[in-house]
Amino acid sequence: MGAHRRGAGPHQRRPPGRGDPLTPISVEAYLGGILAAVRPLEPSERALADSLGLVLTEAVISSVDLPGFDNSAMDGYAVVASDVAGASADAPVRLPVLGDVAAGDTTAYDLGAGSCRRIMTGAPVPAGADAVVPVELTDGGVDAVQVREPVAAGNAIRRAGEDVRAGDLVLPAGTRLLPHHVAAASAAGAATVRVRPAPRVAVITTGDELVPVGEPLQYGQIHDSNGPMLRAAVLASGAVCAAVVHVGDRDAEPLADVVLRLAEQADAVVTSGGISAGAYEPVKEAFSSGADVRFETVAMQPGKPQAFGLVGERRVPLFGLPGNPVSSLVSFETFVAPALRVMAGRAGGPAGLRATVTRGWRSPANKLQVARVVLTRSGDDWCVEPSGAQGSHILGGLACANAVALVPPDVTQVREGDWMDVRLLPGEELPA
Ligand SMILES: Nc1nc2c(c(=O)[nH]1)N[C@H]1C(S)=C(S)[C@@H](COP(=O)(O)OP(=O)(O)OC[C@H]3O[C@@H](n4cnc5c(N)ncnc54)[C@H](O)[C@@H]3O)O[C@H]1N2
Ligand code: MOO
Repeated sequence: MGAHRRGAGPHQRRPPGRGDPLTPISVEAYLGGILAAVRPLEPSERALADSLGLVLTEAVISSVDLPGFDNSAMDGYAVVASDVAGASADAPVRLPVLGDVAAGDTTAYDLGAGSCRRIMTGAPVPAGADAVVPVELTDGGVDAVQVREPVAAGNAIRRAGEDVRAGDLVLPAGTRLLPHHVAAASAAGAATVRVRPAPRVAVITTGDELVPVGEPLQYGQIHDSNGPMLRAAVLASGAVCAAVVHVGDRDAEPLADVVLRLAEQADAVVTSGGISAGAYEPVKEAFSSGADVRFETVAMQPGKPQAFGLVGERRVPLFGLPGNPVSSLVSFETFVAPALRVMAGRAGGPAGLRATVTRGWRSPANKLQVARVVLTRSGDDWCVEPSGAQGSHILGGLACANAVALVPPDVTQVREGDWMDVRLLPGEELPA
């Protein structure tokens, strides 16, 4: 990195028991520590319309019957079924039409034998009527109608309460609100729901070589791609991006102060870069001397250096991700996204699948390799091959990938024909 200001001096080795950063920790153990430290966010009442993707902490109970009244399932004529029992094409039954009942008509009509009303789908069935004759079985008359076929009592009537009764459970606590849940909750009269909020995540990039995209580069400089990438990853995970800031060594506000300031507003802070073994490692310099943040070597490739802790008065999780772009994204998906799910009260995780390797690759010993791959469909099977070079800086290859393959630590050579556990990259869809 091109930093110019030194931190507080050489980094001290961490005391035993707080994690020796030189001894790799497994992905499972490191993630386990994070998940044990984070807590679901406090729920609040909010408009159902603004709650897509959020998790209910209270069940939705219907305040109404569904349907709320007997109503017609078809456009046709509300009749007394016995009136049309003898109807046929050769001998249609003629009934006078007393008028229309449209959906939304709030008049409570009565119907006696020997008459009918034209009725529309969703309109309340007049008291006394016990069936609806679809318009297709009639001549469609307005003042009088010829019915050409009989219908059974109850035909094309949706009964009050046949779906849901007032007081029934519509959605249990724990439901993550998706469009179909929103439909049921709306119909049941739930204008507001009690949900856990989406975590608000602040992103901080570090490194004096970084220039915002859109600005010209000088020799030695690169565009800040982790800031936009991590913001996108936050959004793709269903969380809210509270801020994306870059902190350089020449900035007036020291990194630790920026982290603590953002930790007052955000539910999590994610930093990129500055945690490894170099002379200028701003995140390490800001936090390694305290007890709040642990710096670890994780047995994962990419994503070896990691930092995590709870910071500020609100004890907000701080994720120190490595700066290499591929490492940063893989680290986000492996450690940050699961933690955000816990904070949002979500129980599940991304769908994984198994795929056959069509072209092999090498994998480092004793590390979980999160290999970037191209996932394709082959008949009923899934196939993967590497998306290109696997270096942690290879953004072109990352952009060609749509998935990652998880190569276990004991595998050093992935061979054609092997089965691999595969996870789609955030936001990717299964290929056609
Ligand atoms: N002597 C050692 N050197 C390194 C080790 C090691 O164990 N010993 N680990 C390597 C590994 S693995 C990784 S990963 C990186 C992690 O380093 P940092 O997290 O401290 O990240 P930086 O040094 O700040 O940057 C690394 C790399 O990524 C580029 N970068 C940083 N931020 C951004 C950004 N926002 N957008 C795009 N690119 C970014 C930066 O320019 C560097 O090239 O350390 C290795 N070194
Ligand atoms: O861990 Mo680094 O992420 O291998 O590049």
